[in-house]
Amino acid sequence: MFTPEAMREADQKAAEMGYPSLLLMEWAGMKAARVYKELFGQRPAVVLAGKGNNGGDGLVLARHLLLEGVRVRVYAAPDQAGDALQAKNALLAHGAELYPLEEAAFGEGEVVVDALFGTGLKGPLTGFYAGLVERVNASGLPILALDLPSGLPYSPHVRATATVAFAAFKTPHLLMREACGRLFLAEIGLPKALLEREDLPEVATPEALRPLLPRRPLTAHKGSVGRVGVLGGYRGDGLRYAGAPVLAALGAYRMGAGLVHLAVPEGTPLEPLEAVFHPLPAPALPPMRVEALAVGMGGGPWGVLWAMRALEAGLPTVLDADALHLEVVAAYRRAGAKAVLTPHAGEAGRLLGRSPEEVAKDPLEAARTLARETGLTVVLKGNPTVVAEGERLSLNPTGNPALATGGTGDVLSGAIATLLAAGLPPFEAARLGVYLHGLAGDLLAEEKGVGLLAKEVAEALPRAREALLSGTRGAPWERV
Ligand SMILES: NC(=O)C1=CN([C@@H]2O[C@H](COP(=O)(O)OP(=O)(O)OC[C@H]3O[C@@H](n4cnc5c(N)ncnc54)[C@H](OP(=O)(O)O)[C@@H]3O)[C@@H](O)[C@H]2O)[C@@H](O)CC1
Ligand SMILES: Nc1ncnc2c1ncn2[C@@H]1O[C@H](COP(=O)(O)OP(=O)(O)O)[C@@H](O)[C@H]1O
Ligand SMILES: [K+]
Repeated sequence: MFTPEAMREADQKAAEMGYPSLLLMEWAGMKAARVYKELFGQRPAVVLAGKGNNGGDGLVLARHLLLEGVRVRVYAAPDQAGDALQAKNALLAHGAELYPLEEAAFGEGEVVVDALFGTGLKGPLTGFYAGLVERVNASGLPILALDLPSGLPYSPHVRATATVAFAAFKTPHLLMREACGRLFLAEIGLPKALLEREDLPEVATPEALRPLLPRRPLTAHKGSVGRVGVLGGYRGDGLRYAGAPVLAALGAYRMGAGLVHLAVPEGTPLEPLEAVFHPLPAPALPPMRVEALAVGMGGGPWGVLWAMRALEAGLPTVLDADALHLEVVAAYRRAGAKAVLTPHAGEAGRLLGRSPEEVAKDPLEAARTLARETGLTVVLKGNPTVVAEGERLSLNPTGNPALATGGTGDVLSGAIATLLAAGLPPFEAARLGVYLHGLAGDLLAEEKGVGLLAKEVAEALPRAREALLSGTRGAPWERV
C-alpha cells in the first residue's frame, strides 16, 4: 500500500525509466470508463475534472464514455498542462464541449465522476472546492471517484459510491474506506518492479494467505494438528468474566484445534463440552500437552498473573485483554518469547501511554511503534486491523462493524493461538487469523446484518476457511 507521496515517486521513476506517462493516464481513464459502464451502463455522466493529472484521467474517461455512446457533460478547471492538456485536446477533437467548473450542475438520473483531486492534494480543500465537494455529496447522485475521493485524507471530501484506485492502493483507501464505497483496483501498466515495495505496508490478500492455511493429512489425529491452552477468566465477588475463555476455546476449536485445554477459575461453566478442564483456585499453569497458549481473556485483576504463569511454559502465546500490561510485555520481551499481542485501541493506548483516540487516528504508526518497543507481534484491532512485527506491517481488508460486539476479540485470540499451535510463525498466524475472523464476520453480516453473537463468529470460521481455500471468496475489491 502506497502513501500518496510514494505513488508520486513511482510515477516519476516510471517517467525516468522512459515509460510514457501519457500511457498510464490513458489506461487509468480507460479502465475507469470500463468500471463506469459496469456499474452504471448508459446513464449520462457529469465529469468534474481538476487541473492536475487526476483531472486528466477524468478527461480520458469522458472520451471513452463518448465512444461508448454515453452522454457526457464535462466541467473542467482551467490551465491544464502536460498530460492533462493532451487528454483535454484529445477529448475536444471528439467534439466534446467543456464547461467551466464554476458552472457545475447536476441533473436527475446522472452519475457524477469525481476527477478533481487525487494524490496531488496538499492540505484540506477550502473555499470553492470545499463547496463543490459538499454540493456533489448533497446531490444524491451516484459518484464514481477516480483514484481517490477528492479531498481525502482530509475533510471535506467526496463520499463516493465507488472508487477506482490506479496502480495500487494508497493509505486512504484502507484507512478511510467509508469514503471510498465499493473498491476497484485498476492495473494501468506501471512497471511491476516499481510496485513491489517491501518497505511499504501490505494489504493482506487471499492469494498471499491461502498457502499459509494448515492442511490436514489423512493420518491427522487430535494430537497432531495443534493443541491450545486457554488461560483466563476471573472469580471475585460473585462469578465474573467467565465467558471470555469459553469464547476463546470456541475460536480455537472452530479454527481447527485438535484439543483445547481450559485453565479457568473454579466455578467457570464447563463449556464447551469438548474442552479439557483445569479448574483452579487462582492463576497457575497446570500440566497440559499443548503447542500454544491464549492468555488474558476475561482475567480482570488476575490478567497479569495468568500471563506470568503462562510465560513459564515457553510456548508461542497470544496475550489479550487483561494480560496486556507493560510488566507482562517487558517480561515476554526479556524471555525472547514468541508472543502475539491483540490490543484494541484502548489497550494499545494503555501500553503506549496514549489516548485511544490518538491510537485510532494513526493505527499504522501506533502498531509499528508498539511492535518496535515490545519486540513482539502486534495485532491492533479495529477497522482496519493492523498487524505489525519488526518493520513489517499488514493491513487486514476483511471485517465489518457487525463484529463490534462483546466477545469477538476473545474468539480471535483462540483462533490465532490455534494457528500458532499448528506451527505458523507469529506474523503469519496473526495475519491469517485476523483475515479469517473478519471474513467470518462478513459472511455472517451478509446473512444476518448486525446483532451477531461472538460464538456465531466462531461457528462461521470453518466457512471462512473453506471460502479462502476454495477461492470462492476473493479480496473485498475487484481488479480491473
Ligand atoms: N498513480 C499513477 O501511476 C498515475 C496517476 N495518475 C493520476 O494522477 C493523479 C495525481 O496527479 P497530480 O500529481 O497532478 O495531482 P492531482 O491530484 O491531480 O492534483 C493536483 C492539483 O491540485 C492542486 N491542489 C493541491 N492541493 C490543493 C488544495 N488543498 N486546494 C486546491 N487545490 C489543490 C494543485 O495545484 P498547485 O498546488 O500545483 O497549484 C494541482 O493543480 C493521481 O491521483 C492519478 O489520478 C494517472 O494519470 C497516471 C498514473
Ligand atoms: N467496526 C469494525 N469493523 C471491523 N471489525 C471490527 C469493528 N469493530 C470491532 N471489530 C472487530 O471485533 C473484534 C473486537 O475485539 P475486542 O474489542 O477485543 O472485543 P471483546 O473484548 O469484546 O472480545 C476485533 O477483532 C475487531 O477488529
Ligand atoms: K478524485
